[in-house]
Amino acid sequence: MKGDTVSTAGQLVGTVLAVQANFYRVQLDEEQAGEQGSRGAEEQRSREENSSPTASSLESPVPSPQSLLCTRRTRLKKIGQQVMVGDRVIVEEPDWSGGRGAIADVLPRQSELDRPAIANVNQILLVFAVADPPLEPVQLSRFLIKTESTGVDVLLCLNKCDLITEEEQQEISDRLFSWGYKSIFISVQNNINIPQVDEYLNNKITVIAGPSGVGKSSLINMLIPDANLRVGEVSGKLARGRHTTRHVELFELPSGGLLADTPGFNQPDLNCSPEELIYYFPEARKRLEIGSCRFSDCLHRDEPDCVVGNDWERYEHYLEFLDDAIAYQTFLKQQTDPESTLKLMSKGKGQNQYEPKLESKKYRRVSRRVQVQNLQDFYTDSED
Ligand SMILES: Nc1nc2c(ncn2[C@@H]2O[C@H](COP(=O)(O)OP(=O)(O)OP(=O)(O)O)[C@@H](O)[C@H]2O)c(=O)[nH]1
Ligand SMILES: [Zn+2]
Repeated sequence: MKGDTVSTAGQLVGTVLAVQANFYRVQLDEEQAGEQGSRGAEEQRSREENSSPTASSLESPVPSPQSLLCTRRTRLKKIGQQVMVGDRVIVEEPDWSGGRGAIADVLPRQSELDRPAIANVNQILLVFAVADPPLEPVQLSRFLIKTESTGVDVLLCLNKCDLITEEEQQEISDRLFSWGYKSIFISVQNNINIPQVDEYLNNKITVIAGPSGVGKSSLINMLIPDANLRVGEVSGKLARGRHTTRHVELFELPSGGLLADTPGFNQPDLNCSPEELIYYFPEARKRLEIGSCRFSDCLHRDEPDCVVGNDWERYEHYLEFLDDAIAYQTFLKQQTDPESTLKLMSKGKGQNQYEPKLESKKYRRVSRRVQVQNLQDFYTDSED
């Protein structure tokens, strides 16, 4: 979470961990909290020992010297500058003894997920089980496509590897490699490769996703040993099944890094356009990088001189998702109000309306550099 392009020398910079009502819990960067907050930490501790717990549930359950409960400056409200979970912000007027502050500015976002609404996500940790529930290739494909469509990196973990043989693992691994993915086999139950996952999460903002029953809660509890404690002591924010609200929160990993949980869901919507779908299959994308189809509007369904072809394992998945994408596009065309369309869509499919879409709103199919540039332009415009 370093390497911001904007100079923040001499300023207090932090990351928004949670948003509730008009308050933002901001975790200050360590070195600053160390320098400027140590005195405050003392005061905060004695304050929390002496006072009755009137604090909002946003406050960290374990008093943390480097987090401040902040409001948003009026100037930001005036320019319509939203503050999201994951945002890097500049904090002014820290009141160390009161544990409060004010957000004066938001640094340019590197990425922005829609559902869950989190800025600056570095990767999506996709968890599937190799058995119990069985690994469903189409379902896995669907999650992978959804993840690809966000433009954020994916880390694919296959849990419950204790339930299959090494040969079976190798088979799955080879198969996924042909799809364009490296996978990590883990077992939360037998503590296999968990430290490796922990290392991948180091100093990054990660969102965990995957279907129900694959072991996401088990993994979170293993990575954040006090997660259970938080569940008991605060409002059960990490208790799965309580995700019927849109509440989003980043949890601190003991080894550094932030992790956000998403509600369990089985079939993410693939609301991308038919034309872009093919680019979310790495194995097909590779072919399009070195050649091109005869027709510029080729949908790769046996058109003449199509470079994508049909000799790849997930071609069937592609055709299935393409049908969905075409149906979705047709649906969109029938609608005039895009707002109502999206609502209707999720109801029409009979799906839980709180399903995360893991969708990046504006930045599909643009390189990260362009994304950042666009955002910077956007911010410059807003400031003027
Ligand atoms: N054999 C085996 N079982 C596991 C492992 N990890 C988790 N489980 C079991 O799998 C079941 C589901 O685990 P959860 O952690 O609740 O799964 P989840 O992904 O959080 O499920 P949702 O809350 O529905 O999204 C539990 O009974 C766990 O004990 C593992 O590595 N091996
Ligand atoms: Zn083609």
